[in-house]
Amino acid sequence: MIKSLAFPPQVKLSPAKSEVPCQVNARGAKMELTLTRPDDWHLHLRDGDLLQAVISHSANHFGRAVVMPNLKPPITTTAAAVAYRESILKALPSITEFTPLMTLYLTDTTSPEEIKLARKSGVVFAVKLYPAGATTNSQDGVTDLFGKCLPVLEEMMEQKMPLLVHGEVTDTNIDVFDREKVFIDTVLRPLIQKLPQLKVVMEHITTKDAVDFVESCAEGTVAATVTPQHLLLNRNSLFQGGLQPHNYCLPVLKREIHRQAIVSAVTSGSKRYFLGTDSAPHERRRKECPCGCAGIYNAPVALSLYAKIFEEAGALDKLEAFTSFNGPDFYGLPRNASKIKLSRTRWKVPELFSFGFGDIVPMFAGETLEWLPSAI
Ligand SMILES: NC(=O)N[C@@H](CC(=O)O)C(=O)O
Ligand SMILES: [Zn+2]
Ligand SMILES: [Zn+2]
Repeated sequence: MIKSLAFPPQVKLSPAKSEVPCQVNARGAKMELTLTRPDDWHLHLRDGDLLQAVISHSANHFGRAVVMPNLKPPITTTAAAVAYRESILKALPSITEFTPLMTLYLTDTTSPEEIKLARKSGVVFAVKLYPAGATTNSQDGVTDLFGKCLPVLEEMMEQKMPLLVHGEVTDTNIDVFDREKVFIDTVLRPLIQKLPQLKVVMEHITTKDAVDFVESCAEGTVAATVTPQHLLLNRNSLFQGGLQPHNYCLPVLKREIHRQAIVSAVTSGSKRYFLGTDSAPHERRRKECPCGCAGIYNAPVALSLYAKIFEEAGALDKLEAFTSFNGPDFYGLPRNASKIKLSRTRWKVPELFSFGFGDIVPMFAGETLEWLPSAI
């Protein structure tokens, strides 16, 4: 049962600011941004109570979202994806434009026939590769991509079904901060050499190495999603004043040079990068415990944070392409027709969201942000 979901605090807009007649203030700073409704190309909606709890935070402002399949059990068949989509549609608030785009969880035993079925269904949008053990609920993922999965990947190329990748190796002998780079060198580069027409999205990139890799590939065939946390935080944020479980996600935050490389890439105006929050809710007690889960719940703050990042980089004029154009253009979908507004209004991120089953702590809990999103 939902105890409180009074968010976003749209009714609390300061009248002085919301009634500003023009879009810039006396110092020439923009007070309001109008954006084509953004899409979230990487989202965890979970299921059951958690789904019910979090869905409106995404549905309020995003037009579409690519919904990750790492449930327990994972969504490994078209039939399961169809059923999961139904439960998402049921959980949606009654007035919403939100469209979930479903994904299949690739395993060593996924068959080429399943890919044909998936394509035929019109419901499955993409296939997700989790190297087994790389991240939350990835234990059923792939152990032998070039052996067991090759026929499936060939079928995907044939069916023009994109492959979305959690790009980290799982070898525990590899330093956790190097796992993305090693994955690029040992898996991704060989993969695109073998199957150059396969559409591949490297999800939640975290390193300069990933930026260099994406730039080296054919535009329109390989692209990347980028999260707010990897644009705003470096690995110091994991240890600032003590261990910070709510900043822990995978791939783990990296050094400042990597953060800067990703910021430069997304604010350059390149079409290769698009918004993917990787918003990954976990109950508070599963984050604040001896072995806390990886995943940051950023859906309530993501748009404010992306605007902050682009503004600080002096690139607010490039924000809309990142949030609303590059994704649909890459995937060959129409851009959303409706708009949203971001107002320069200071607002406080709730300390937590409380539900009958427990609490969820959002990214930047208790902090004050600018750029409050609202529908138009
Ligand atoms: N990003 C995370 O740290 N966690 C995600 C899984 C993922 O996207 O790797 C989750 O499902 O919790
Ligand atoms: Zn991932
Ligand atoms: Zn994710």
